Amino acid sequence: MSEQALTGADVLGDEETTDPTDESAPKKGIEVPLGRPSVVVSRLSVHYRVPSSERGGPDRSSKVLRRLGLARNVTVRAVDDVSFVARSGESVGVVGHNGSGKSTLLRVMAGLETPTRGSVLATETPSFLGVNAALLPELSGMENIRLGLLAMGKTPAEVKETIPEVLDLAAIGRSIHLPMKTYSSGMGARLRFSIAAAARPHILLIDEALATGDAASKERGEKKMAEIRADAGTIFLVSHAAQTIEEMCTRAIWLHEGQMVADGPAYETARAYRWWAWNIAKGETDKAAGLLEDARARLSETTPPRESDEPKGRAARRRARQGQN
Ligand SMILES: Nc1ncnc2c1ncn2[C@@H]1O[C@H](COP(=O)(O)OP(=O)(O)OP(=O)(O)O)[C@@H](O)[C@H]1O
Repeated sequence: MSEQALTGADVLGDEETTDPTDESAPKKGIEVPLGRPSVVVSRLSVHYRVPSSERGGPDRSSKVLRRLGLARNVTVRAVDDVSFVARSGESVGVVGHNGSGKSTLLRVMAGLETPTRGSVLATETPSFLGVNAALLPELSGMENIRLGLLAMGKTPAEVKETIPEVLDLAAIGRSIHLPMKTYSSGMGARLRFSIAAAARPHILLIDEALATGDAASKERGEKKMAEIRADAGTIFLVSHAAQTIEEMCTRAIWLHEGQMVADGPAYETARAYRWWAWNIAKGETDKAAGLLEDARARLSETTPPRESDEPKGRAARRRARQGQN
């Protein structure tokens, strides 16, 4: 049965198309000295094989559909040969359009998913704060704080001690006693971030949680992130909103169709990504393709050549095959 290789979907989020011509001075973020490597991602790939029978629609086993070529398996390259080293003191933003592999990368780093190839080495198990972090909508915010802190390994005495810090950071007033299902998405995101940050992880992975916050909560969030970094921590923040990454991170990685196309200072990388997204949104696909190539070229200039772990002939053939797909 033939296989078809797919990459991520070409759908853009709203915030990534904010005007990239705004030339206001880059925000530097809170400076924290960099320490030793805390996360080493090496040649990481996550490929999903989706059998035709799982893609919905009519009975895919039908001989007629097979003859029409509609019963093919699909391989989705969610993350494709991604390598980088992150150090303590860094906050690394991950940008990219919908389906570019951002969440998959974080899930693998958190140990929630097994890679197809490659490895992630970390000084300790990263703490993952996803959009749907396991808080219970029927319980009040306060009950969820207790639950969340216990789930993150705090003792009951430490939970009691930490609650004021979470309340202070979340700043949702008396609503803290209402069920979480009554919260706006921004309030829920703030509470999740506050719980995770107060647990003082050394490696914190945040998936979109801060994108919905208002300016004041972003400011508090940035300060808390700096505290974690200063305490020898490393933070990864996934967001479509390149502006959030510019404001809250020191470094950024741009993923496109599972591959890393840029890795550098947050301002430069997020700005390059916004230009690309802006051109895609305006239908300027040739210009966007050129910007993507420029970003790739800059990355290969700054990345030292890697020792291939495969014989040269096989590696070259594999690259050629990938180029054809
Ligand atoms: N369990 C799965 N099975 C098959 N394909 C998957 C699975 N999980 C993710 N994918 C695919 O992998 C690709 C990367 O998905 P991922 O969620 O990592 O992207 P993303 O950049 O986080 O997207 P978004 O910005 O929309 O959240 C997408 O094409 C997605 O459809």
